[in-house]
Amino acid sequence: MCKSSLHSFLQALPKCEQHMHLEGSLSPDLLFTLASRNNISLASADPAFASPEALLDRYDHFSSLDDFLHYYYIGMSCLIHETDYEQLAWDYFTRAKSDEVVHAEVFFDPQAHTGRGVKYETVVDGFEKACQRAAAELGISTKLIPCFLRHLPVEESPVAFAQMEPDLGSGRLAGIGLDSTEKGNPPQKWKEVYMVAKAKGIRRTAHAGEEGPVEYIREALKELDIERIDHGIRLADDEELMREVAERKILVTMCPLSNVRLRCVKEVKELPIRTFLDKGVNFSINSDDPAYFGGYIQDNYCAVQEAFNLTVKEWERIARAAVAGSWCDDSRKNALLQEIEATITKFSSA
Ligand SMILES: Nc1ncnc2[nH]cnc12
Ligand SMILES: [Zn+2]
Repeated sequence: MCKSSLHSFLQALPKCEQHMHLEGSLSPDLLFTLASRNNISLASADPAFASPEALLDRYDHFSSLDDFLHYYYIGMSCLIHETDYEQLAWDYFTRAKSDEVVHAEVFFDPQAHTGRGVKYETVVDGFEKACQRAAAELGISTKLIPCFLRHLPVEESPVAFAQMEPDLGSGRLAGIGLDSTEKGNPPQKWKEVYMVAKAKGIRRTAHAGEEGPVEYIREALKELDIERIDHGIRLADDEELMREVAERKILVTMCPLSNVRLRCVKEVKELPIRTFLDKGVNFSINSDDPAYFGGYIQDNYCAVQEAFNLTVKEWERIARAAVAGSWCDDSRKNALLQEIEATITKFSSA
């Protein structure tokens, strides 16, 4: 819980999440349940998979993005059936509801499943069922965003894109992303597939400037023509680029607890949140891989509040930027803004 007096306001504030990997919401408990149901033994892959407790303990000591990804990919290998994917996403949506998430745009990694022999449709059908339930039973609107894995040969991305394309065209998927090992995998390697997507009117985002340098952010903007920047913590290293991002109102989807766990920064205070507010950069606060990084979205909001002591007005700016940078339609955006304004009015007059 936040120590701050703004805690009850932050808890009640309707939230939009744009940076959460569904596979990163796989809790150790669900991981062991699925592994046992699907007769999968993970302890032979890494001794930390001995028990949920041992695994949680290991999650406290990630040394880098790649160190985390090692566990992330082994963990998700217990996902086999459509119901596994549905259960995973439903688990996340119910947890998100308790943090007042009202709109969630969630990533997933199709290649990490098809590469193990799981059918693409199994993954998307399972996630889509959970999304439909989230809308009907929890009032949470959702968008699904498949990512290309940048540790895989770029030559594999057109095959993955061909599988996604009908769903991107129909709106079942909202756009494309790029994730996994950043260092040594500059964004421009994915230029071709991103330009094909752009020509078809498909929305684009990419992880950039998480472990990688600010040049990767510049390159992702220029070569991939992305509409959002995922993480983007290195943006403050380049004043001119930061000005451009502010002017173009490009949303930076920040993930504070992730950045600390993966040692991109030593503490939340080091993140350029004050700089972004001062320079007019639009950003949102997100959980990235909440089951691995010790906190869901509300924990991330609290960590930012502890570190920067923001005002209600500044949180209003963050909440409004999150809505503006979302990929839902204008009528949903207006409804989200009204919910946010109602909460702010209630707390301002209390
Ligand atoms: N924080 C992160 N960075 C890059 N790829 C990821 N995949 C899941 N989480 C990620
Ligand atoms: Zn991420």
